[in-house]
Amino acid sequence: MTGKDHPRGDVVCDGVSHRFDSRNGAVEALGQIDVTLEGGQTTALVGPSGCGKSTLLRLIAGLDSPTTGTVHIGDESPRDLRRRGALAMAFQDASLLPWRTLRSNVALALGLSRRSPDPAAVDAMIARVGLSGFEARRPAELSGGMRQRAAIARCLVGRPELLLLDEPFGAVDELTRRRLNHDLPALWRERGTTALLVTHSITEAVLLADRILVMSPRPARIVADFAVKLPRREDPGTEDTDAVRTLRAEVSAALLESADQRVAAQ
Ligand SMILES: Nc1ncnc2c1ncn2[C@@H]1O[C@H](COP(=O)(O)OP(=O)(O)OP(=O)(O)O)[C@@H](O)[C@H]1O
Repeated sequence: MTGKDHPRGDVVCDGVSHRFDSRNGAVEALGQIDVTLEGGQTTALVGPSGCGKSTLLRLIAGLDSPTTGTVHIGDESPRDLRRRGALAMAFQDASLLPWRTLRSNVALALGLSRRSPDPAAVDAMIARVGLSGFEARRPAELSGGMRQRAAIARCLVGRPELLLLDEPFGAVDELTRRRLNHDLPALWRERGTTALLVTHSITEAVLLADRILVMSPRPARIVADFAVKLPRREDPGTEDTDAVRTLRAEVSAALLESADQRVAAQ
């Protein structure tokens, strides 16, 4: 099968597995992953710590190559997408350039996508993640949560077609996180961005995603697949509804079941 069989924008993982060969021996990180993420949808990836979620994200970003199988986005490879500035990612460590100001770090995304940086768009995105007033600060002068928000602003300002977020709000305080959870996905949905995010928060997965994939312990496989259909998702009151509580319980049960299988196998 090739990516040409799929409409533009779908992310297709076909028989993807990954093994790390290190001095301490081989680590089978991913079992076999066969999944298609529909273009324009937001998918959340949840699973036990160390199961291979970040590894899958890195393969989809084209930062590593799968040991077996292929990844396509529409009819392009991840590297093709990156080359034309259509793929943006924010990982846990935020990876801002320490010698650049916040504004310059965010503007860098536009430089990379070969669009001329529009200062108004850069400042508007900084405001959207709640960092107005910090434009001239350098990363060392920002808190961990602020750096994460800066990294997300840098991702979104370039209007990527594919957005990969690894624990994007991990270091962000609860109140800001709630606001961003409502505000930022609305923005990337409006634009038709395909998004894949790794999160340890089941609530976040339920509130942000159109689909939740539950992974097994290493070597990771996808063991459950939930469609999220919430009315009025953008309403902050959604979190306290029966629909959210029910889905949260179902995803938790799938995660527990997957973790129990590992314990039983030991
Ligand atoms: N470069 C590497 N070399 C060897 N092993 C690695 C490497 N990177 C990751 N691993 C191993 O692969 C497995 C999967 O790691 P990965 O970071 O993908 O897990 P994760 O599900 O994202 O974890 P967490 O939820 O804790 O962030 C882990 O056992 C990890 O130790």
